[in-house]
Amino acid sequence: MTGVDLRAVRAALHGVLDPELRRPIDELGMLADVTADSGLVTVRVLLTIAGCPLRSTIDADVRAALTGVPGVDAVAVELDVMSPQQRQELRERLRPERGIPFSRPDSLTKVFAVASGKGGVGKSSVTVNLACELASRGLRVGIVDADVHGFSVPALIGATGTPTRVDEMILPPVAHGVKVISIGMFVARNQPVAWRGPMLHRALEQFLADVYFGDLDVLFLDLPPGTGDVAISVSQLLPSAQLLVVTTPQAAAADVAERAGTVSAQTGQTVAGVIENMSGLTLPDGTVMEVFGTGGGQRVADRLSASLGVPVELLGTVPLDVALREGGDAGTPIVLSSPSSPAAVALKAVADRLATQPRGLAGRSLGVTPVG
Ligand SMILES: Nc1ncnc2c1ncn2[C@@H]1O[C@H](COP(=O)(O)OP(=O)(O)OP(=O)(O)O)[C@@H](O)[C@H]1O
Repeated sequence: MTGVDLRAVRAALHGVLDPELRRPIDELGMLADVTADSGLVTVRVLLTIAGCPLRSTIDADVRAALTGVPGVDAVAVELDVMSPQQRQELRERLRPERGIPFSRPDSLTKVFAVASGKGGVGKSSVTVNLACELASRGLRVGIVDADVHGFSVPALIGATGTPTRVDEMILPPVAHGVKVISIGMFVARNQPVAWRGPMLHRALEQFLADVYFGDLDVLFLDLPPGTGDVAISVSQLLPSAQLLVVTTPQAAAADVAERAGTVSAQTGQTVAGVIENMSGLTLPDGTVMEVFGTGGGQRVADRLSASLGVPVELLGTVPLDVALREGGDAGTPIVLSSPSSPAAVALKAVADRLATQPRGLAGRSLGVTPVG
């Protein structure tokens, strides 16, 4: 008679999630052994790889889970490493099928490819804020930073971890509840990536096929600015991805943003809507300064509606806001760091609209000409 009910211990340990896979460690085959000797419970956990960067998190989570379980006076956590056979079993359990899970016809993940005509309009800032907002509402969210030449997502969202490789499967770091993968995590700091079309296509394909995101409700792809190779690769690899076009209020920016949106006419993708960023800045005296002019977002939405032949809506206008820039610099997006600021409120309203948008054919240019 140990005084410890091992069933209660195991039930408590079911609440321990692998920090990267976000699934209970017992379901992943990581809980090797649980024994009790008087009040001492020994838990042996199998890590996916020897140098698992999150071993201290798992150790702490196991101890926390057993706090308060009747009869448990002390906990010993032994961390061991999976054998190649166990790793293969894990991989097969997680990803029984090869290929890109989000391109399967039965995939329930909404995929938004965030595009802009030119750089610096706040495309990445909008992406990370929408992702964090949806994750904070309990949705399972991922980001692929496909802006291979100007990757900025990891810094903006504070994803400081490195991806863990389990054989050919890559586990993405998680920041603010969002799974994030970026080419920036695989190259030395500030190293430029000089890749051309075919390399970019392969990198994106590998991110989508080999990175384990699990079941996602929403996946954001942060595209490079313009209408280049990556946008075309996305349409081939993820035909159901919907475009989100980000522009500033400025007429010149709106013109190039419209071109980024009209790519969808050639690729048959849906445009989920337009987001105007860097709209009026409210000054301390309450007046609004239209630094980049007005109306660019609505102009892009109207012109895309006309050229695609389906309604494309302006989903929101996000004002210039110092707190947004500060949140990005600190790696805590403004929807989390300053949720009642004007820019955060605007971004949350856009998130509302994305969350309720059905994943379907609405707004899709069908590429067929009606007869009669
Ligand atoms: N609404 C805003 N108010 C204040 N600053 C903003 C706003 N939107 C973006 N910024 C700032 O502008 C800069 C550029 O933003 P961001 O990196 O998101 O643009 P981008 O369009 O993704 O750029 P690139 O195409 O070069 O990747 C960042 O420093 C960001 O903090």
